[in-house]
Amino acid sequence: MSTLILHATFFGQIVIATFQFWRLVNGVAMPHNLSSGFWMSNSFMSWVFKSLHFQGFPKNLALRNMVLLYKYNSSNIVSHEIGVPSPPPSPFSFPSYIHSLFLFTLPLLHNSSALRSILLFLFFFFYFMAPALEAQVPQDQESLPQSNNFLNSLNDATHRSKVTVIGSGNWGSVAAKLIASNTLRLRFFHDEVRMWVYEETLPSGEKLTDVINRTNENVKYLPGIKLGQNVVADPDLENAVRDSNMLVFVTPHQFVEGICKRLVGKIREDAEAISLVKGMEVKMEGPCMISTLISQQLGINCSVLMGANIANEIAVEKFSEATVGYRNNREVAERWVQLFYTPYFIVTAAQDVEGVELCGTLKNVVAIAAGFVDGLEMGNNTKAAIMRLGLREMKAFSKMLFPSVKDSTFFESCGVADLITTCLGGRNRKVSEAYARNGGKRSFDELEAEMLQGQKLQGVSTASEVYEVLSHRGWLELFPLFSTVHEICSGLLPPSAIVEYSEKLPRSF
Ligand SMILES: NC(=O)C1=CN([C@@H]2O[C@H](COP(=O)(O)OP(=O)(O)OC[C@H]3O[C@@H](n4cnc5c(N)ncnc54)[C@H](O)[C@@H]3O)[C@@H](O)[C@H]2O)C=CC1
Ligand SMILES: O=C(CO)COP(=O)(O)O
Repeated sequence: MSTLILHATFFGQIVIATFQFWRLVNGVAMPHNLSSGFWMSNSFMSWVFKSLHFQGFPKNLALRNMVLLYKYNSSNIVSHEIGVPSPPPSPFSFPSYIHSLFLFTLPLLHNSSALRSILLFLFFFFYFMAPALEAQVPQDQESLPQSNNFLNSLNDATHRSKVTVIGSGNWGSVAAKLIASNTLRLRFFHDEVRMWVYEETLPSGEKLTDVINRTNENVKYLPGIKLGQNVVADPDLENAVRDSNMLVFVTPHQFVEGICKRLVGKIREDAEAISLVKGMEVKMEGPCMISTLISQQLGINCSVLMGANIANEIAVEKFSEATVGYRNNREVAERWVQLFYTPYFIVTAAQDVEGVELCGTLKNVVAIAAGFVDGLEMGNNTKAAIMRLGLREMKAFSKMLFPSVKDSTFFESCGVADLITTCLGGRNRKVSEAYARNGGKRSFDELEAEMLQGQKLQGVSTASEVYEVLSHRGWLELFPLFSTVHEICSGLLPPSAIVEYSEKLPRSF
């Protein structure tokens, strides 16, 4: 019996090692679950093998080997779960695999010196070559999180997901570019990415959609950047979503409800949505996040993607991070991560839709405050103080609205990182700086039209929406920064009031 197990073990190890070597040489990324299974079985088989046949072999060493492989394996699983790249090739991965194989099979072959020499040669070859081969595996494929869904759809062209980007402003165009680079590369997405364009006529008399399709550039909202030949601009909303099961919403928040109304009954039943929109609506019943609005109006699940993502920087492929917020289904979150993830755009997932979305929404109000500080030339310390107080109000407001919001979310890209980048380099900051410089005499609408040429601010209307919630719930005194920003934007207070509010600062959070 033990001989049978021995031979089965030996045979199994050869099959696995051959497969591993083949995939490394051919640059084939191994589906993660399969890889885990192989590692586990290898450790187990080695252990059985050792226990049965090498009585003199120190068992605790065998166990240690197993534990190391298991540790490597589990760190890999954890990192895949949250959507971060695999750790770099581990000393316990490929070489130790071959190492254990040869270490424990060589004595078995002691009668055949020729075979032993060949095996020894292979052992050293694998041992020294493996790290180099491992490095050749395309990292962007290997490091992507993979799920069973992914495994199922990998070889099934009929189930390829089709993506439509609803919106084509500054961030909408960059999102389409990111997505288009991935749909070309990953076989489980259709190559083509539809991008719905709110049609307008350019000064040249041409339609924006025609120019985007002719030049592959959004000349109005993202000039100078090629979107990818597989991006197709479409001015017909219904046509743009007809065949798609992955809908990416990325318009200014004030337009989302109108768009959803037009989409009712027009989308696929199996559609999933993600919102990149930073903002909220206030209804009779109370505040309504944009992802909830989309879910309720269209009857579909909606995740969110937020982060420190100034679009023009990502357009030229400067490194940044983002957070996908998802509700229940991790596999859905992984699919969205796969759609956006590139080596320069690192996406992780957090199970906290409201937390992620509120971070992206509320930091725009703080950025307006930071712009006032810049316009009044109050310096860096004051700006840092405003950012800190703003973050504190963001957290308190989010948790009071949704007790499920997690503290950890504020440390993701969607939290403190987005707050910082928007307060340093965003459009909200820029226009509110101009507002303060003009002593509040020129309206935000006028400045927005002049400075942003069609792009939209979200912070001013969000400040007003937040103010409505605060007054309705009797929370105004708890949120002096948020309420002061709105009062300045609506002309009730001068911009200098931004640093006067702190006298009324509550001690409650
Ligand atoms: N631009 C950025 O750096 C980032 C923006 N975001 C968020 O993404 C969302 C979309 O912003 P952007 O793509 O930058 O847009 P944008 O502000 O650059 O452009 C405005 C867009 O709204 C469209 N539009 C105008 N009137 C419309 C109407 N009546 N109905 C529908 N669409 C209309 C315009 O055609 C244009 O595509 C916002 O919530 C923003 O906060 C998030 C991260 C970064
Ligand atoms: O959300 C943003 C960066 O993450 C962009 O902010 P602005 O709209 O202020 O440019």
